[in-house]
Amino acid sequence: MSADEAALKTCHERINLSVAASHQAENGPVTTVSSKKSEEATYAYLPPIESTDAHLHEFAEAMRTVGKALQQVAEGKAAAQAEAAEWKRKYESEKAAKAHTHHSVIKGCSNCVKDKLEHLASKLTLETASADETGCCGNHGICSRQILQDQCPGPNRKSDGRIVGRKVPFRLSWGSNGDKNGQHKHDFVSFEKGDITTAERSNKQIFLKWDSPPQTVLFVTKPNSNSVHALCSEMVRWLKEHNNINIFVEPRVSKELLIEDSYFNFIQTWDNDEEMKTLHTKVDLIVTLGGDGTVLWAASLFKGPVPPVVAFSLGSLGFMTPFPSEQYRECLGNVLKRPFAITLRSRLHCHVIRDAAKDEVETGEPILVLNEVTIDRGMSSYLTYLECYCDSSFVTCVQGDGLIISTTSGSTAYSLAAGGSMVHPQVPGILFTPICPHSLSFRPLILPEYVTLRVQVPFNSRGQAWASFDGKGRIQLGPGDALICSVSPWPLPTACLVDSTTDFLRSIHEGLHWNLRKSQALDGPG
Ligand SMILES: NC(=O)c1ccc[n+]([C@@H]2O[C@H](COP(=O)([O-])OP(=O)(O)OC[C@H]3O[C@@H](n4cnc5c(N)ncnc54)[C@H](O)[C@@H]3O)[C@@H](O)[C@H]2O)c1
Ligand SMILES: Nc1ncnc2c1ncn2[C@@H]1O[C@H](COP(=O)(O)OP(=O)(O)OP(=O)(O)O)[C@@H](O)[C@H]1O
Repeated sequence: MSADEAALKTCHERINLSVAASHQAENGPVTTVSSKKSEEATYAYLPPIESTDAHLHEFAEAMRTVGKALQQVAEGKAAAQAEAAEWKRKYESEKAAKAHTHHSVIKGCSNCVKDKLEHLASKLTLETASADETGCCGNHGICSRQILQDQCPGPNRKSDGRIVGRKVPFRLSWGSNGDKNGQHKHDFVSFEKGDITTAERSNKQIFLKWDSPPQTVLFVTKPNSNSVHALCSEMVRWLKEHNNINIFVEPRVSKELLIEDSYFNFIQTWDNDEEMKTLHTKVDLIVTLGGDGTVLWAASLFKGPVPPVVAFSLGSLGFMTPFPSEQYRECLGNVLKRPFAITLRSRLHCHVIRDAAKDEVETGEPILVLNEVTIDRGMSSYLTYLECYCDSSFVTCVQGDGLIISTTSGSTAYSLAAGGSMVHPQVPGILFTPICPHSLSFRPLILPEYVTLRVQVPFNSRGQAWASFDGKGRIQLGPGDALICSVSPWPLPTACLVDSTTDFLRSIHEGLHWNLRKSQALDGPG
């Protein structure tokens, strides 16, 4: 072996050692090496080569560069780790000191996320986000976790004597869109030493646990189905006899059950819309018997808060109906007595502002949808022409068959058929999906849940526009009319068979046969 070959072999071995050192920096404690040392160490990889072969020189230079880079990585990691350990130590001691001295001041703000999560985990109760009663975000309109400050003011002196400028602490605030409650998310970001960090990725699955056994169940059932009617009367009897539950049913079902048997005299119903509006104050739980359409119908009965829904599957698809009706005793028994996972399905609050009434704040009753609001061309053979705005920003003009503004629950319904993505129902967003757009580049959008969308029919629109809400209640929009949509504060809580994610994946696998493909045989080319 020549001297040069031996030098190259040594260099190769040292590079291997350097790789090992960089792994060590990643996985365990290491000592830091000064940068001068690093230069020397790198040069020691490969002493000057005596050969006149240009390729050998080039190769040796490349080896030196690789060796140097690896050495620097190892040193950088070691230094970063030491610095991180130092910050952690300082953070812990400052946190302890602050907790002691500023306890009363920060009572409302500090660790509000952690407190809420712990509260949720320990109590397993369902709560709606609201402004913190202790004053967090209330007075100053700003919510943050405690901002740590160094104990001694003045510039920072490093161990090598250099003086470095101190980072300026800051707070982030959320625009509240004029909402006095300033309802915003506490768990987005934590602020420590002016560094922006997203909150810990805790399990966001929500559980519902009754404080005392539920008393009243409302049944919502698909009409004109003998199997649904038979199951409804059987379940009502079982709930009354085994659990002494009060039962509410729709007026139509009440008549049907009373005709069937006077035994059902205990059943309650409502006579008018005013009584229906108070249902949420009386009903602990809703049971639906039917398909997704029945869940949509049940949601439409509640213009405000909705009790949790247990949806039994008696339809063909059942995206939102995870419970098998044959096992209703076991399923209902569990839901009545044990904590259960729920999915909070957001709804869209929609209202139409007529051009004729543009000076009024709102016209007509707002409509809440669980799937989507659709604006289409109705019977018109012309393109719809719609101007769309997101808050005060112009989004686009829709020219095509129409537009679907969908919730994430509705993402697997009409929006999916129009080319929109399937979105997990717990993702906070609004889908903006065109229907047959007459433009190659009009891809569907997903917007954040806090925006307000406005769809305006311009005065120069040739065609008509029709709005429909969860596939129902079609109304015509004339030139100058606008549809306003935003996420409602009243979601539909649906009980999960397992949990939100498992149920969602099961429904796209079983309901849509998503990405079902036979596996390739082994005996092919390759
Ligand atoms: N081209 C289409 O796919 C199309 C057209 C019109 C309406 N729809 C959907 O139908 C809904 C109304 O449902 P309906 O039962 O009253 O009418 P429907 O009886 O006509 O049933 C429509 C179908 O959509 C399914 N569906 C409803 N909501 C769903 C969801 N969130 N995820 C997956 N599938 C869902 C239902 O199971 C049913 O199979 C509308 O909200 C709209 O989303 C779809
Ligand atoms: N309680 C109710 N009152 C009036 N209409 C209802 C009620 N429940 C469901 N509907 C309507 O009946 C229709 C069919 O209901 P649903 O989708 O639940 O059954 P399905 O069509 O058999 O199910 P799938 O669509 O899964 O096959 C829907 O359009 C829905 O709006």
